[in-house]
Amino acid sequence: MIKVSADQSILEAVRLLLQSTGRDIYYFDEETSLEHKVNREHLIALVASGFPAALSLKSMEAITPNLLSSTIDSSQTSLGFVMRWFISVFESLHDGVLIIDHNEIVRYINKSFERISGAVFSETVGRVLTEARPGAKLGSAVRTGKPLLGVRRKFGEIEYMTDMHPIIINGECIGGVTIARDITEIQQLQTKLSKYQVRYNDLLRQINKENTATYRFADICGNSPALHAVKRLAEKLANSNLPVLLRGESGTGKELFAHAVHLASARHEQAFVTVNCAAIPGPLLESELFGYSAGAFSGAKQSGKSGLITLAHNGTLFLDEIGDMDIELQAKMLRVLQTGEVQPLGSVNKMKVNVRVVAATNRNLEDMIRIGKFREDLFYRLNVSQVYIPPLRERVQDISVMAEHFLGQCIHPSFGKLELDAETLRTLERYPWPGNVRELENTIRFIANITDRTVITPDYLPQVFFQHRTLVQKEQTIKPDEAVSLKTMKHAAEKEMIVAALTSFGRSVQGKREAAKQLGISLTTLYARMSVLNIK
Ligand SMILES: Nc1ncnc2c1ncn2[C@@H]1O[C@H](COP(=O)(O)OP(=O)(O)OP(=O)(O)O)[C@@H](O)[C@H]1O
Repeated sequence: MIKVSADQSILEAVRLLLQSTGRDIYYFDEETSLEHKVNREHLIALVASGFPAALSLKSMEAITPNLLSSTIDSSQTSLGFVMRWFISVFESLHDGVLIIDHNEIVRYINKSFERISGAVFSETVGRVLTEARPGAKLGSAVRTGKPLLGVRRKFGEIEYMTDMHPIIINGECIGGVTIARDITEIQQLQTKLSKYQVRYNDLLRQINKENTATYRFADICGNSPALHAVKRLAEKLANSNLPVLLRGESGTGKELFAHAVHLASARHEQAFVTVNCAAIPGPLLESELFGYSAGAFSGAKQSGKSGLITLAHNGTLFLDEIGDMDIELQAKMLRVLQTGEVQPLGSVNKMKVNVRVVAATNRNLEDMIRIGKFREDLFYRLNVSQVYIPPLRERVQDISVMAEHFLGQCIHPSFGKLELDAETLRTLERYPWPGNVRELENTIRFIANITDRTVITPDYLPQVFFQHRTLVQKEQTIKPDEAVSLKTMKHAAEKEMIVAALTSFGRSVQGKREAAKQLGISLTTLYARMSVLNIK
């Protein structure tokens, strides 16, 4: 029969402590200057085996191999030794410990308990618990024999969580132990985290708002059989997960189609991220697309940056003007399409992404492949599902529908809804529209702004229409051997218009952008025409 002593209740407290904290305890042996990880199983076995009669030297050896052999010579000294040993373990714990006996008198509190709860050792130990600490619940755990877990308490700025256990030996409850864990830091981190979560959600909302598609197939107007056929094909492709390559001259509506494909696909609720490959210089485009890890290059943000491909995860990545992408970057983009993985610049880690690519170009990619400016493998990967949007001059039936559509968007402050007369419509239908729908849209806006009547006549059309009319008239009277000079004349007229626009808006990038807008062509086309026509 083992005599139950108060010391033994502390041993039981150790067992509970070790069980509930689940932490490792290390013992530093000064003689050998070695650190030993205290084997929890041995400690528990030692306590459970009864004390001191059944003290197993073998299990103690696992804890203090050198000390044991020199210090323990009788069971009484070993009791004192083990007690001191455990008390020093308690004192080094970060968690607070309070122990009461079966009379609910506080037998022990450690330093951490003083710090966490504000209790003072000399005013607490030796007193009945509820007198020393009114409101304490450990007594009820002792009386019922049932633990009370996760009780939250506060002392000043410190928030702590307590677990209360009865100490039961041989079926008899001989006291109780409270383990108090300081959770202030966790609470503060949680508050910070919820603030970040709110900020993160705001940013995510903003990102998704900025990266949403706006045009549906229903918004693409036009009545020509050619446009209907293109819409039908694009609608079918939208339902697949295939990449889509939109081709056609500048201003034909490729971007509109990219939006519509996304919105008609299963990904319509996810991000639609647009990247204009012509507008961003090569190295910058790479970091925008792929992102970079912290400190990947000088000037990189300390926190690193996630790329647009990752931003489009589960959604659609629209690569506008893909023909202008650097050949090296094309290789990287192809790898993303093949592996579904992204490796940010400067990072060794790859991330899995699920992105559908829709690309667009007005360039002749086949020619570019021939001169080594576009990768054949990327071309074949994208071109499988090609959608070609014919130029406006090849779908004359769309002109009146679109003109009405754009005119309907311009309500004049004095004349309200405007109309085009038959002659004006005919003139629009005869014009070749080098800037396609964009040019038509701008023309209608121009007319709506300068008109001083409800029904618009051809006199309100921009100058370019008269130049065109003169050219056509000349063309009709021209003899075959004069054809060469006709081309020269066309070029001269075009050059004159471009120079005039550049003179009005200036030759800065912004000026060129404005000039391109006025001419109804994209900035890329403007640059291309300037180069062909030798405009400096
Ligand atoms: N079928 C259409 N219905 C209504 N608006 C259209 C249609 N096609 C084009 N547009 C309008 O014409 C303008 C040019 O279209 P978009 O930007 O989609 O052309 P794009 O082919 O992508 O040009 P670029 O190659 O220069 O980027 C836009 O303002 C667009 O809204």
